[in-house]
Amino acid sequence: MNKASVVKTSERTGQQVDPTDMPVTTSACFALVGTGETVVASGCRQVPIRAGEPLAPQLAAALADAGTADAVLVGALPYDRTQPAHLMRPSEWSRVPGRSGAGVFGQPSLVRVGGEASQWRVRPEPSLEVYRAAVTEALAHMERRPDLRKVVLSRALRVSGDRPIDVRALLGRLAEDPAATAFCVPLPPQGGTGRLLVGATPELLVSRRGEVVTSHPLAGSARRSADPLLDREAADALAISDKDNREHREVVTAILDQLAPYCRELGTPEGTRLVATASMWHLGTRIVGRLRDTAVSSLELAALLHPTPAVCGTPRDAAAELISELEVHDRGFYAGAVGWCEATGDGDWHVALRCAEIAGREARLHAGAGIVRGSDPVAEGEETAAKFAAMLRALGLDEAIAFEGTAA
Ligand SMILES: C=C(O[C@H]1C=CC=C(C(=O)O)[C@@H]1O)C(=O)O
Repeated sequence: MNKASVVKTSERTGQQVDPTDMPVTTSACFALVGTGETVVASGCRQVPIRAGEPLAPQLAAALADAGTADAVLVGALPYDRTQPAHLMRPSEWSRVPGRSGAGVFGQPSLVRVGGEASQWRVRPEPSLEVYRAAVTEALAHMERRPDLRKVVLSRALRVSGDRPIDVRALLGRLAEDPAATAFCVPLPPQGGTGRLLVGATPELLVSRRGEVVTSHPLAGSARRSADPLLDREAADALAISDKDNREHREVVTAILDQLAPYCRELGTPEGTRLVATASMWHLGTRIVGRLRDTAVSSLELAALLHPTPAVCGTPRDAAAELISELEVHDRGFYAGAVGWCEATGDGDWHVALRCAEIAGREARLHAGAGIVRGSDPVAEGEETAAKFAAMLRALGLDEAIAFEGTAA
């Protein structure tokens, strides 16, 4: 195996890099186009990870096996923590400051690059009506079980075009939103078909640089408007919404509680703020800590925190059980995490949101919404529809289709 080529941000000047100067790989298989840096990896080989067994020794073995101090693992954690992580060791990777979309991304090895589809078939899974009924059911469960404070329910849209989806173009368009981290991660093939998880997430699960650990949970949402006045109104209403603030606090509290034993300092220096993507407003709180022991890697921290109440609920096990009862589709890697982890343990893991699993002409999009007491099933259905907008627009589809309630 070739020695990995690594360009570390911290060793650079920190200035933005002209995309044309960036190391272009011809068969990129993994890309994260982040708010401050771009990570591209190629020549990815799957690393076997056994679910249900401690992650730390498995990671250490995988990284040691690479035979170089520069080794890195890239990949994805599925939503279901009983399923194995999908990790890969690339033969080459680069991490450079700045943001570049399709420019750094060579032809993905797993997916044929097609043109733009002119005809799409769209199938909601489930229909909006069935989703609303599931929200009503979740609220009824919460009445019966006072300890169940939050559950995140999702739905999917299956879209198929008349030609293979052009993943490079898709990633380029997703990377146009500076508030999101666009990503493309190869998934284990299913039935001989290559699959990719492609999306643009605004939510950082965890990042580690030396002893500094950061998380930026989001929860509580409002759809953005093209009208500046309505947009401001939506943001102001979100900022003071009791329901959304309760929904948000569940996530922040859970992450603080889980990180606390690992940190000698931990806090939320900026408090809760509004975060804007191109299509959504969210409540967000940056959490920053200093680790007691840097032996714990970014990937172990990600596996510890995942799934947070931004994608599952509180208490975690009860929420997960209700999700498996009420959701008809398999979340797969949606609501999991995507990222990278170096041999030093440094790395970034993002919550896999606003994404689609892509296989040839087919894309399966997912979106969810946090349900707490006081949630309105109709509003929560609309929130999921609004969250589909980023992917639908990037695919060239009319985002209005996500609001249609008819069953396929
Ligand atoms: C579960 C999703 O979003 C999460 C992240 C931000 C806001 C959320 C909310 O307001 O419900 C969700 O917790 C999704 O986009 O599918």
